[in-house]
Formats: sequence, C-alpha cells, structure tokens
Amino acid sequence: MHRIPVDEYVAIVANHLRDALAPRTETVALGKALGRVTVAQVLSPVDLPLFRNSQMDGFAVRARDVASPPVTLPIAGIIAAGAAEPTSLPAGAAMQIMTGAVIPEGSDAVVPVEDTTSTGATVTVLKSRAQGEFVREAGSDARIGDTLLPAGLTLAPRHLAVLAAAGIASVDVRALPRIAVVTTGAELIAPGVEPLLGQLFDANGVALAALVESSGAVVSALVRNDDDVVASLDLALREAAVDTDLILTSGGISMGEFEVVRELLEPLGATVGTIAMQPGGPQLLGAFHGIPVIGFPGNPVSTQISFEVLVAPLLRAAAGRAPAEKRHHTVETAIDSVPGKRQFLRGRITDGNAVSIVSGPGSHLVAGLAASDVLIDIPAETTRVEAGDTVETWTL
Ligand SMILES: Nc1nc2c(c(=O)[nH]1)N[C@H]1C(S)=C(S)[C@@H](COP(=O)(O)OP(=O)(O)OC[C@H]3O[C@@H](n4cnc5c(N)ncnc54)[C@H](O)[C@@H]3O)O[C@H]1N2
Ligand code: MOO
Repeated sequence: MHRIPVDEYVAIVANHLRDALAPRTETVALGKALGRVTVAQVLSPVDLPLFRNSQMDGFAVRARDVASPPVTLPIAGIIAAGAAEPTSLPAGAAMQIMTGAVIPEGSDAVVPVEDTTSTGATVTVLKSRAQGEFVREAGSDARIGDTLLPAGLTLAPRHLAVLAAAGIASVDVRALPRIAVVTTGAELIAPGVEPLLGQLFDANGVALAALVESSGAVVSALVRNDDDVVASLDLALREAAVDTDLILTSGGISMGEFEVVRELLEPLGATVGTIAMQPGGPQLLGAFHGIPVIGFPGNPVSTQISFEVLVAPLLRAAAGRAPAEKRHHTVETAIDSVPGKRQFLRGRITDGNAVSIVSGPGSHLVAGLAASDVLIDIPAETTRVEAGDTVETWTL
C-alpha cells in the first residue's frame, strides 16, 4: 500500500486550506479583544496623561512660595477632578485640589493635604516642595504619535487598558478562522445518555471543538450525524457549511461498508489516502459546496493526533499564535516502532526531565492520551529507540 509521507501530506493540507485560512483583519470592540492579536502597531492619538493634573489630594502652589515652611497662604478656590474651566493660581495663594484635577495655570507643585493645616480660608504648608512635585505632566507617559502597542501582540488586560486610556474604542486584530466540526457514525450518542450495546459516546465532537478553540479559532458549528445515511450527512454538512472557513469531519473514511463521508464526498472530488502515520493513517481531503473539508479517521486518538499534526499548526498561524512547543527528552525505556510509519506515542515527562511511555499505541486509547502530557514523535524510518536515546516530543 502506498503511504503518503507525513510531511508531504502536511504540505498538501496547507495548500488545500491556503485561501480558506489566509490572514484576514477584523475590527473588534475592546471588550471582545482580550487574547486577540494586533495586525498593526497602534499609535497614540493623544498625550497621556491627557492634561497636566494633580497626583495628590492637597493644595496647588508655586514651589517658590512654600520654600521656607511653615508658610500660610490664602485659599483661592477648590478644583475637583472632572470637566472644568481653566483656572489660574493668584500669586502668593494656594488652591485646594483633588487627585486627577487640572493643575491651575501658574502652579508648579502640589502639597499633599497631610503636610498642611487649614482654617478654611487659609492653609499653612508645613513642608517645602520642589518644582514639579506631585504634578503629572501631559504627555509624560506617552506623546501623540508614540507607539502604544506593536503589531503581532497578543492583547492582555494591560494592553486593552492603555487603548481605553487613550480613548481608542476598538482595535484591528487577526480575524479568527471559523471551523465546523461534524462527527459521523450510527453508534454515536451524546455523553450523559444511557448507551445500548454497540453504542458509544461521541468523544470526537467535544475533542475537535476544544482543539479548534485551543488553536485560536472559532467553532462555527458542531454537528453529530448519528446514522449512516448519506442523505443525512448531506444535510449535516449543509448545516455545517454556513458561515464557515473549513469543515472537519471524523469517521466514515476507511474501508468498511458504511463509510458515509467517503460515499458523499468522493463523488464530489474528495480524495482518500493513507498517510505514513500512526495513529491517523486514513485521511480524506475534499470540499463541500466550496468549503474545504478535512476528514479525519474516527478512532478518537487518531482524530486528535490528526488535528495536532495537520490542522493545528495552520490555525495557530492564521490566528497569529506561536506553533506548539516541541522539545527533546531522553526515553526511559526502549521503544520498538513499526517501520515505514511515523509514530506518535503518548508520553509523560518524569521528574528527571525524561519521557516515559503512557499506555499503548492503539488509536482507541482515550484514557491513555488523557493521562499523557506529550506526544513522542518517532520518525518513519526508526524501528527502535534505545533507553536513554533522545526523542522529540510535542507538548499537548
Ligand atoms: N479493513 C480495514 N479496516 C480499517 C483500516 C484499514 O486500513 N483497513 N484502517 C483502520 C484505521 S487505522 C482507522 S483509524 C479506522 C478509521 O475508520 P473510519 O475513519 O472509517 O472511522 P469509523 O470506522 O467511523 O470509526 C473508527 C472507530 O472510532 C470510533 N469512533 C468514531 N467516531 C467516534 C466519535 N465521534 N467519538 C468516539 N469514537 C468514535 C468508532 O466507533 C470506531 O471504533 O479504520 C480502521 N479500519
Ligand atoms: O491509523 Mo488508525 O488512525 O491508527 O487507528
């Protein structure tokens, strides 16, 4: 049997999805922008602070008037934070001022209230202040035209805060790819329902939807087609094809009698092949009403690993995210591997930073996959890895 090398198939999938996942920009309100990635640098439209204001509740003065404390000055007014007419400080006087309020013209220092005593009409300043003390100058944090945020930045709360502070209400970010997930199989039931003999809980729908989201994309639809009737799958795919960039399916692509995904999509031009990978050998690539379809094998570990290898890197790139982490570890025990197939074994990192095998290579071992924290990538040409040898791992 001809098995397509994994790297070759990765390139075929990338090419198939090139247009669907081409980077796009959208403008989102700040409230929706957390975790999104900027597409361009953001320049400040204003000075920050916007205006010269007080850092303390106290008295706006001229520093030279309070150079030899104690000094008693008449109080010429009170300035609160908020919209205000410009005020100016008469010579030899003080004005009561609140934190954030506009500094009156002529004042160059603020004396905190705790360094004063007041009769109501006058204030006695007990401590001198240098010029500029407790005065927050306009533009001292950022000037008009300064770069507030670079392009390619993943927006965290502090980034959203500076945009808001600069009066910016929305931001241009990478649009998130929209992905529909369709699981197939007459045996499938929803988790939480009592199974009859032969029925099995649909793990792949939940898994693929979560994988899509964890890769930075949006699940546009999640549909379970729980019979093996081609017309039903046709309806399910029509539902899935609305407002989406890509449809992912699981199951129904191998060599049995009820391979609905093949039956529906092969006449529409889809190709089914076997790649030199285990789990995840059988694979389908096609389109439905103009939307690309990637069909994964139904075994739950095959589905999840197929996603990690073939689609996750593309979605991460489209969302502006870094690729998944790959590291090197020594293996604790020797591994025999099938010749001609790239194996993704499940592993766990041990205390000494080595990796140990979890569970077996079978593609139905969902609990084994859940108990692992890395995939161990064994190249197709490798048939044996000795204990102590170094292997590449993919962090899950
Ligand atoms: N004669 C052959 N039989 C099989 C071959 C082969 O080359 N020749 N390949 C095997 C391999 S490898 C795989 S992988 C599977 C792929 O089969 P399908 O993609 O057609 O998947 P199904 O038959 O529909 O399901 C396989 C397995 O997975 C379970 N399943 C399906 N969907 C889900 C789901 N949403 N959640 C949980 N489990 C699911 C299903 O019940 C089956 O046990 O074919 C082999 N056979
Ligand atoms: O290739 Mo299948 O996905 O191993 O079980």
